[in-house]
Amino acid sequence: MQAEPKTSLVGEEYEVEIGPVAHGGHCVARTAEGQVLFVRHALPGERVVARVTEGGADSRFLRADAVQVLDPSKDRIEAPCPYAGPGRCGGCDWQHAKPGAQRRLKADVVAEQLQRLAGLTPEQVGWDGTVVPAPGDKVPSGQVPAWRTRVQYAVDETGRPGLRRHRSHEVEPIAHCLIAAEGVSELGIERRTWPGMATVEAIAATGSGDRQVVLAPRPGARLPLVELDRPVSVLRVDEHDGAVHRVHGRPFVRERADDRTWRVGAGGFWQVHPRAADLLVEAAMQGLLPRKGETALDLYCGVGLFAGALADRVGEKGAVLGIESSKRAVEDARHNLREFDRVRIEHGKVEQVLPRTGITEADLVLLDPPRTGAGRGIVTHLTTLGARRIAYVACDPAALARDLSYFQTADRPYRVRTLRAFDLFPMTHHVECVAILEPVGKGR
Ligand SMILES: C[S@@+](CC[C@H](N)C(=O)[O-])C[C@H]1O[C@@H](n2cnc3c(N)ncnc32)[C@H](O)[C@@H]1O
Repeated sequence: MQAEPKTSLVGEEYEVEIGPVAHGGHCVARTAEGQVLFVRHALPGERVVARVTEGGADSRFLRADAVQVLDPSKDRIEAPCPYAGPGRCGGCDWQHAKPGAQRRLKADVVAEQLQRLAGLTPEQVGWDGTVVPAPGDKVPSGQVPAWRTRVQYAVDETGRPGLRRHRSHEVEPIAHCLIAAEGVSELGIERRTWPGMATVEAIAATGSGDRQVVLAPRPGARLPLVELDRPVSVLRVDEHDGAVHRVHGRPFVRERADDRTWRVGAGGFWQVHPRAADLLVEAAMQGLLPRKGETALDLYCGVGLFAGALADRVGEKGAVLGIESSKRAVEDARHNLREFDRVRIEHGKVEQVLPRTGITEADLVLLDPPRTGAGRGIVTHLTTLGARRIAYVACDPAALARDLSYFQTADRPYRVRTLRAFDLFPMTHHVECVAILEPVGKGR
């Protein structure tokens, strides 16, 4: 969080007209003096009283919360979650919007980022302009899909579990998180106290029934006895170096996706929505259409999800190389894909490992980078490999749009053939996209 400027306007209130949605779970407004406000808990077209939460007279912009709605949008509902609202839980951004409106807001953000950062319209990227809910998530207004299979509860000084307030270290104690998956809620983390803990993470794996609790004690605190409503494995995060140690049970959970079981060790990445892994594999494979005997790269491969999907499809005569920076995830990926002779998983950062591999060509490339995106260097490198198609799985539309602009302007440019957007994080501002690219010059 930025330091408060000397000319702080925190606490000041402005009556404003709310403009369009912006990336990050807020909408844009302007004070009468023309200063930009990013307003949470508002919706486009509303008239609200916005109270400044960050920034001062000479800041480039102010952050604010809508504390009073004078003229509500037709998309507004009463937040189903009692912990949502100005100054409260920061876990969700759009509790006050109808489910369909949330997806339209996300679509507007994707469209705006593509236009602003890559100069692309939905038509130019073969996108129908919609954000699609995961199967089962299309709920009526006022209901909330319980999708979050991993919840990291923050624990306050008195041991009460909760979630952090927006852009704050303060804990909002929570008796029940509505977006937590049933398997997480069933563990009852919210029903007891956790003295001495900084965080308690609950994981409910999909398809296997595995449950895990990861405890991060405060310095000097002793681990509590974990007696929950059902058997779980328990891990502990070292307070000094962040290393994860087994307390009891397995040091991993087993997830099911793409008709396969995946071992995911503590700290290893796995999609949080229970349908996400299958949906994204399907979207990426439908776009890439791997053929027997082809070679493929899976960059930022985590525990090997897409590498496995590609290996299945390119067959014994094909080959797949995965690259991943987390040592633990690499071990899991190698274990998960041990049946494939022609899958190799390299450990290290893509930017360092990819040039070192000496690979000069590949038929297919899949990349699924973290929120920061891949960056110009990697994108440029990828355009030199002559891939028939590239699948870009993106959890941040801004990073995606930036990287797409690099694909377009490379010496051997790629253009987007199709783009699909999924609402894999209902009630929050997050959105997942899958873009399929091909070399410029190939017909759609
Ligand atoms: C969005 S996750 C995708 C994981 C995997 N594709 C999946 O769907 O399960 C991004 C992964 O990139 C890894 N990562 C982050 N920065 C990296 C880098 N510079 N080079 C290689 N891997 C990186 C993270 O450890 C994480 O596993």
